[in-house]
Amino acid sequence: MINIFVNDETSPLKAVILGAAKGVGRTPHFDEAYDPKSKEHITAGTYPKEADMVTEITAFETVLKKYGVKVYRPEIIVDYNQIFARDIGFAIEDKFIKPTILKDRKEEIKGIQYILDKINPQQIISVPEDARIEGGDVMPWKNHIFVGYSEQEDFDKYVVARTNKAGLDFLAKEFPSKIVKGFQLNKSDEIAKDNALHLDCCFQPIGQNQAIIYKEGFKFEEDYNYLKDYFGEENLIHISRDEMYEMNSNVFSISPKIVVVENNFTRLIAILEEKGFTVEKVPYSEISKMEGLLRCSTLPLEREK
Ligand SMILES: NC(=[NH2+])NCCC[C@H](N)C(=O)O
Repeated sequence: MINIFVNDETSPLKAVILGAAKGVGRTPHFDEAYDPKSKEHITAGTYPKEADMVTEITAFETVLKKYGVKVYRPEIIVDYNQIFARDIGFAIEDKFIKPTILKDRKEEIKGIQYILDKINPQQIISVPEDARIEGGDVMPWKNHIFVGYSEQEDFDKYVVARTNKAGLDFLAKEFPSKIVKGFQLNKSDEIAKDNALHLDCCFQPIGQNQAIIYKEGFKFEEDYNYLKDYFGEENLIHISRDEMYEMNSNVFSISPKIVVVENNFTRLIAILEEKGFTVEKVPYSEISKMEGLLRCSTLPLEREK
């Protein structure tokens, strides 16, 4: 049996699913891409190669294992992108939620079915069809669940809008003891620098009470202010539009002290080290071309209580 428990983004990590780059196959056609950064690289002829992405994700796996984390990997589905395990399911407290996600990605769940089979079925919750949620938009944080979402108007308009109001309401109903706080994000299917694809593309708590944030990722200033008031201005690390595009907020915490960061994020690395974090640096710039990074490739199953 696999234990499920996740109540925040940083408590010491015990078990995680890490996505797979093996079997990702050929470069997709422009029309097959479902985010603007992938489209950009398809057009430019710089879309990442499978072998390079395997190297990057293996470097990440090595770091996780160094800290004694149990790492599960998906079964490979040939010619299918299975890198961003984050979005296909997520754990909150002792529940594993199986959401409805983008149809282009609906096969991905099959790769982790053998893992889900080892979870007590009473701890697995399926989400109704009309409620749409991807794990990149969901962050349990102590008494809160922070959720990136789009109201119907945006949800219907953008392929990059992945969580809707029904998804947000579902989480509120399922976790009545939590403050489920929704944030609408700025979206663009064309311009990656104007697109906060998921909440973790513009915001990420670290340590005990700090966070990395890109203010302009939030559609409404009051939502940004909510987080500023919650964490305190002095505990926020602000990133620029270019840093958001490079995915600086998409770091991954192994514990409140240990953060995994892309090795080109020199400004962020310096700030984190100055604040006393142990920063594990991994190369992830090829995977980053598909508008996802370290947090996106992980699906934590268990963190310490
Ligand atoms: N949690 C995340 N931010 N995931 C990123 C997923 C990126 C992927 N290209 C998509 O559009 O679905």
